[in-house]
Amino acid sequence: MRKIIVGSRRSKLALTQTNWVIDQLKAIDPSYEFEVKEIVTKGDQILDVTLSKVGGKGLFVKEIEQAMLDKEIDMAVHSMKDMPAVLPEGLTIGCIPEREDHRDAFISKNHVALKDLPSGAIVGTSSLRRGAQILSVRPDLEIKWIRGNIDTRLSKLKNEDYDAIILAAAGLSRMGWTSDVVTEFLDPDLCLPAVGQGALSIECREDDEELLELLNQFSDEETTLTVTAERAFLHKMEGGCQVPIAGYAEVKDNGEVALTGLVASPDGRTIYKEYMTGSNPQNVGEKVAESLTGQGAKALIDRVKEELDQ
Ligand SMILES: NCc1[nH]cc(CCC(=O)O)c1CC(=O)O
Repeated sequence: MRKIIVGSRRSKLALTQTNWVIDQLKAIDPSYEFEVKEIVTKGDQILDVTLSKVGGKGLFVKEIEQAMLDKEIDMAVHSMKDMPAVLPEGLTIGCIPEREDHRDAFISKNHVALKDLPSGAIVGTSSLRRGAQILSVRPDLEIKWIRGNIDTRLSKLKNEDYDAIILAAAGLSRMGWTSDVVTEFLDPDLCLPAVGQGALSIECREDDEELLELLNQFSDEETTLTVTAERAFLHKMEGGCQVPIAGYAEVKDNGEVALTGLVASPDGRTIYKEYMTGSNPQNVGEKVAESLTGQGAKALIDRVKEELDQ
């Protein structure tokens, strides 16, 4: 009997997700054994700097990917939105399971709604994407950077100088914390989610056929289609996470993929947004990126990157 070693970050959310996936895989095929191996990533160590300044997404997955290439682990469960657009040679996304809630959750002191926050109120987020979209509807609010795991952020809201914070609904719900803490769920029209938000990515070596066969049975078709469109868009925009980028797709009744993509300036004053549908998710993603590029989004991305480099 093969034992599959699963690498995981040490955060509560990562371990919860990893153990949930293991339980599902065991139910699909009880003939495998699993062992979790915890790995500390750079992203977990550097907690006091804005993520976009220290290299972004890759920080949470790099060490885990190296361990997979070195065969210290066989697979890993990542939050899809933490995955860079391109994977290292030799690794692949073995499957994308069904997406959890895709929305952002607004959590405020005393449950004051976003539209009712007083002018000058402080909203904590470390996401340029969330900051820009909040500022575009409420330019009178102040965005203050906040870092740390979900539980750390919730306690910072309670104990520090924040009036509200924004977290992914999926993370909260996986930890079992939804309705009692959330003030309101933000509709994608108001705050378009991050590419892949709420979805998981199970990564493994591309030549591990036995594991790939198991993972294939845990794949969700609709999530795979929509996330493929979102990631094609992200890849084509080449924004990294220094620039507010958002993308969210759904499958329509006729089977087509409908993708909304967004690029914004960090202050939320400039917003480029595009919606397109089509039967090929890769194409839809690229088309949305091309359209936004035509509108000026690429120039905006280059400008923001240049400012950061100085
Ligand atoms: N940026 C960190 C991160 N990466 C994945 C999630 C959980 C939600 C998800 O799976 O999309 C979170 C927390 C958050 O954004 O609040």
